[in-house]
Amino acid sequence: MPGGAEQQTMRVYLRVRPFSKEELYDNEDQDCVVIENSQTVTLNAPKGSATMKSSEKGIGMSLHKFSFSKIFGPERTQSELFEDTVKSQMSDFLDGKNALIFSYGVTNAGKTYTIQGTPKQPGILPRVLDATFHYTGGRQYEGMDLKPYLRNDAQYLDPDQVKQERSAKAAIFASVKDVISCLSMNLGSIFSLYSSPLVLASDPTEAGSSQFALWVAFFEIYNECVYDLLQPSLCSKSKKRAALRVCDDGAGNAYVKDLRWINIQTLGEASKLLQFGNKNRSAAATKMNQSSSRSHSIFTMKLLKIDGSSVKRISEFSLCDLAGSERCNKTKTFGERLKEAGNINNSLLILGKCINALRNNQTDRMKSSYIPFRESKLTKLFQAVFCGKGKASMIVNINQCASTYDETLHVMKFSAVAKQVVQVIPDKPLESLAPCLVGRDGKPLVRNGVIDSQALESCLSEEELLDDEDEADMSLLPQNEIVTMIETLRTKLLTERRRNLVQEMEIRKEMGDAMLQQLMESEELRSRQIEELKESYQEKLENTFEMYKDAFKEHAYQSAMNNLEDDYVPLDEFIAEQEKVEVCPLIKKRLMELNETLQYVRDGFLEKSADLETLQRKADDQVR
Ligand SMILES: Nc1ncnc2c1ncn2[C@@H]1O[C@H](COP(=O)(O)OP(=O)(O)OP(=O)(O)O)[C@@H](O)[C@H]1O
Repeated sequence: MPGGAEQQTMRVYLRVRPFSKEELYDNEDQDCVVIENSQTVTLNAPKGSATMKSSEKGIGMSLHKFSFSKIFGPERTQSELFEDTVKSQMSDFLDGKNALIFSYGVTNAGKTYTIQGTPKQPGILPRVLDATFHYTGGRQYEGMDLKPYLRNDAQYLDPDQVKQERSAKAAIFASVKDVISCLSMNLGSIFSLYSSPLVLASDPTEAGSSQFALWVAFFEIYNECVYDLLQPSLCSKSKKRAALRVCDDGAGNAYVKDLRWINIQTLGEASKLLQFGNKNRSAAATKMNQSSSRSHSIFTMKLLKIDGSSVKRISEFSLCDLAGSERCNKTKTFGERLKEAGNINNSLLILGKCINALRNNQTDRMKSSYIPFRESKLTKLFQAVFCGKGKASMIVNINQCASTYDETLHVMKFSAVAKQVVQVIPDKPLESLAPCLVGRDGKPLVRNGVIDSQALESCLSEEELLDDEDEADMSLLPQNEIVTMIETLRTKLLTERRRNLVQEMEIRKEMGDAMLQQLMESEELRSRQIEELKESYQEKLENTFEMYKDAFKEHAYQSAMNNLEDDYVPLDEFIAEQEKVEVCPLIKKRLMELNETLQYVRDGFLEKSADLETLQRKADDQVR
């Protein structure tokens, strides 16, 4: 661990939302979610769920236990959630560190309620804004001429640019009023009911004479495309909204190019921006026949600490309301919906893969597996935070409904992995992690954390940008340098490809020869072994045959000798026996005669007995 670095596992909180009346009416309450204590929850599979069916077949269990950093049951309020989850990240943000919170769960689980809340029950986002204004109160930088630039930098705006900023902001606010009046919605300010000020770890007096500027951006990622939710043109029905590029600032930090950053100075302004962004989001969703919950929405705040006219530090706080995490088979998967479901699942899958890889790399330091941050816009944008440039925490939202049990279990399993990720936050000030940009003359474009506008002038215009998606922002380099660079890279690529091809062929040939040699050697060895075996069996067979032959001979001789002894008769006995055999026919004849006589006598006796019995019966009849 580098000296002074802070290490902690990622905080993962669980929020269980209450049942709605309809859900209770539909018998959704089947005790599927049982909160054991403030950190443990048990999930019991209801009858008919896929989990229960599998467990009945002996695959898996019907009961699962999960632990979280903290569990918030249905009765816990928005303010309790904020106090126990976000406050520490909130003070980090005010102290110049980065923070990320994302809400995860299936559709209708309470993600938006947690992040944004309702006018009566403001969520985390309005509370973070409220706390920020409470902290910066009276020390707001009014100039609006210092604006966030790239991922970690700021730039000076000239008076014309400041004018443009002001009119863009005014246009947004004007259209919010219109939206509200045209929809006759009495939204009011979501902050008006939230009056209790926050007590923070950071001491506002510590900031001394510094001033603060808060800039916010609101965008969504839908079907792997980034859309600005603060673009006024979105309200127009005819215009197709433009997708923004995710670029690299040259120091490995991803940022959304051309994203609108609006400077806000009051809670009321923040409220209007949020309303405007939400309106844009649902308008775009309606136009595309999509539900807004099919996109990830991200609200980012950048706090610039300004001393005099230079930016001392910039911190970032992002709140990400992820799209519903349900899997393909549950969504209506045809055409656009299939693409949509695939993209949502893909970015959530990549998020899961990143979290898994981070966890694996941390548990087994010998093994350093690839973390696929760059495979989705979402993970690309938050890679820096996951890699230590800030703290990330996750709020898992679930409902308790029996009908969505299997999806809820899936969400819980995902969060169990996230909980094991260790974040190492370096003690180094964030400024030192910022990219060092240089102009055409080789001089740095950023001085004291602020972009030098004169040096910037000498750089290329927007038209000269390369249009490749997701590449480094080439506008930061002069054109001739880009052309030379491309040529050099092309030549290098060709040479490299040829070299690789030759190398591959050589390796293939070498491997083929080695395999053939090995095959031939093993074939030869095998035939030799077979030959040896044959010989040894032949010998054994012959020996055994000889052994049996000897034994058989011995046995035959012994038997002959025994028979000879048993059958021996002296000569005079033999002659006497011969004579006996000769008188034998006479005796046989005599015996047959005797037998015939005996049969005759027996028949006569049986006849007489029958007569006697008849006479006896007659005599008996006469007596009666
Ligand atoms: N903790 C809570 N207390 C009271 N009501 C809640 C709570 N959480 C959510 N709800 C209500 O439940 C419903 C669904 O919540 P929400 O819209 O926030 O879900 P979601 O997960 O954001 O859904 P989607 O992914 O579709 O946007 C809303 O009517 C919301 O007001």
